[in-house]
Amino acid sequence: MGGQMQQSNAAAAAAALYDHPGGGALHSAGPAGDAGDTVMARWLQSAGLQHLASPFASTGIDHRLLPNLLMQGYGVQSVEEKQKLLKMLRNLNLNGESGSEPYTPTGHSSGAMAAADGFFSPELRGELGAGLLDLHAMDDTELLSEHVISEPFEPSPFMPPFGKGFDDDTDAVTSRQQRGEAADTSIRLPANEKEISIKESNVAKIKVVVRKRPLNKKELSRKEDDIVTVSDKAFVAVHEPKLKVDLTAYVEKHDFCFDAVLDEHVTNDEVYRVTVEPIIPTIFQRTKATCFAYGQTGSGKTFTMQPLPLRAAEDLMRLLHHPTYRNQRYKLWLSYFEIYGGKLFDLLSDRRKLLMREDGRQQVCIVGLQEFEVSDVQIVKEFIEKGNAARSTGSTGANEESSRSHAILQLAIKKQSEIKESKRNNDTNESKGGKVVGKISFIDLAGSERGADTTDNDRQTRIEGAEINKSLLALKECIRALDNDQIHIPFRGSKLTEVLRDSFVGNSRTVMISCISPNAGSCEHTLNTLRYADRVKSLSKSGNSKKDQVPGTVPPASAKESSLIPSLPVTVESEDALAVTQVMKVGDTSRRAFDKDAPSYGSTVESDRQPTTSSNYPFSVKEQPSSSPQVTPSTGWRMVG
Ligand SMILES: Nc1ncnc2c1ncn2[C@@H]1O[C@H](COP(=O)(O)OP(=O)(O)OP(=O)(O)O)[C@@H](O)[C@H]1O
Repeated sequence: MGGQMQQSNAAAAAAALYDHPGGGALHSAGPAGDAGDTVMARWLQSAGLQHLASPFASTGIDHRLLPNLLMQGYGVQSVEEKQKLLKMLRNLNLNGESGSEPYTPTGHSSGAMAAADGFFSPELRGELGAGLLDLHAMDDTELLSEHVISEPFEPSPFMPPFGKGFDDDTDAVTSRQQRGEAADTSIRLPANEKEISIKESNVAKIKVVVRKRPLNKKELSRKEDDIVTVSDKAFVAVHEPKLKVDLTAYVEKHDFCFDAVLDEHVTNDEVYRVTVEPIIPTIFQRTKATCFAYGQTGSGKTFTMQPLPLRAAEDLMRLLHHPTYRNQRYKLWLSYFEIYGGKLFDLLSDRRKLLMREDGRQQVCIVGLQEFEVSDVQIVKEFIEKGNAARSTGSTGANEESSRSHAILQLAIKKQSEIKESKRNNDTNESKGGKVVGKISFIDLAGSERGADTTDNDRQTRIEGAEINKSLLALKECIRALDNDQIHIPFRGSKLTEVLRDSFVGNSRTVMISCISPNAGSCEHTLNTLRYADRVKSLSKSGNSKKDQVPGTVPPASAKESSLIPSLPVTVESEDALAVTQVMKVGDTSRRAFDKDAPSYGSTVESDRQPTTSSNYPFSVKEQPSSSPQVTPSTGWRMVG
């Protein structure tokens, strides 16, 4: 068995589910086979592939061979099915090896498999290697610490049928939210703070979610086609209308896979549940979380982002009153500012211009940013409305302006100090609130196409476009640098990345919501957005692999930082100490040069990474069989069900 697990290909991993010490026939039969049928069927069903299970079940083919047979094409009808299957098999594979490697049955195989509960028996876990059945330890669940992984959308398809299933939970949460009921029970508190701190990694953890908006009235009146299809809550396909040189029309299909893809019917409540709700408890565990919306103007970034802080504040306040934290002197603080034309403005203080500066510890802080303690959801709502109003009236054209600025709303949990703050620091503003325990930032990015908006005759518009270009490029370059394990992370490439820096290092959680328009006229922007998201997603993939280090060694992200910046506040204590003296800290401690060779935004599409298929038949794409996996493995959290 050990040898088999060293090979550890995906098929073998799946097959190992049917392995049990004790030996037995390759062709399973009887009760064990039935149990295998059930679990395999449930596994396939979780991705809508239940029809693949029945032919094998009825013909009595060994379950251990099933994953391999499936990947070889038995019963699999389409590329999409193959992709789904591949993704599921990859999720079983701890070592990230190909899921299409041949499976070699071992002599230890057994038909005497226990009932479903047996999958979780200690000896079986031991046999299979840590984590094979422990989906909490798997690559694409790493974003969450254990207490959060038990959130409703996380259960594995292999979970034995005790308690409620995923679908039940989802329905319950959704219907509760639709009824406007309290969400207290959905926020699971960590059982043990220490345990969580130990498990938290210094490697950035990212979840990439795509949201498709419905066709709007204008698009409908123009009879524009909806060219975006969403399937199984994780896959999105863009059907790009194209013309050959001989003017024959055809459709090129671009397939993507993300942690979650939300279609046009998904409510804002559900967006919150999938994106932000799971990370709320981690804010109390010294986590810096960031949720940002990316996409072209009019794709739904503001529509998506605006309800999130209020819901988050609601849940944070609920946790503040939870017995675990009630007596900790924790308070919730709110600030709201904007990056517009490369300058910072306080949206809660009459658009007062703010300065970002580095202090003696090479920590970036925003001087003068007003923070407000909030203890009531209604007050939070008023602040958000005030900030939104300041944002949209800040320049001549309201919508224009919102699409040209990055708006950043932060909710911070601070531990109130017993010592008079003014004694600690001369700057009363900077000492406000106490030590930062954790925070979550909501960032409504400028319209992504604005960066390419360099042809505008208006000088101001061109400058703004260039600034947006710079910040979105810098964001991408930071991600690329982290992805490539580069020593120099160009956080200082823009104000935006300086602010976002702590989203990518340290104890962080990042959720990117890529908003896309469904109409044919937006196809190019939609593809650019999805390619950008795909790039961000790969950061998580690399990050996860960094976790497989020998215990005791410094994770690469941390090593990079600490080698360059001895004063980086990697420990809670030093971080807290710094937080006392600053209103908002974004720890860009690097002296790194921005990568000047970086290609300009809009021309940096990794088209080679982009899986495409093409057809001569508009909207009935004949899919080309692919010899290699077309979908990059799922990263971050998984959306199941
Ligand atoms: N999922 C959705 N369901 C229904 N309407 C939506 C959805 N997403 C966006 N809309 C509508 O589409 C329009 C544009 O959305 P929004 O203003 O959020 O775009 P944006 O990406 O923030 O644009 P900008 O970058 O210009 O600020 C709005 O009228 C909004 O109500």
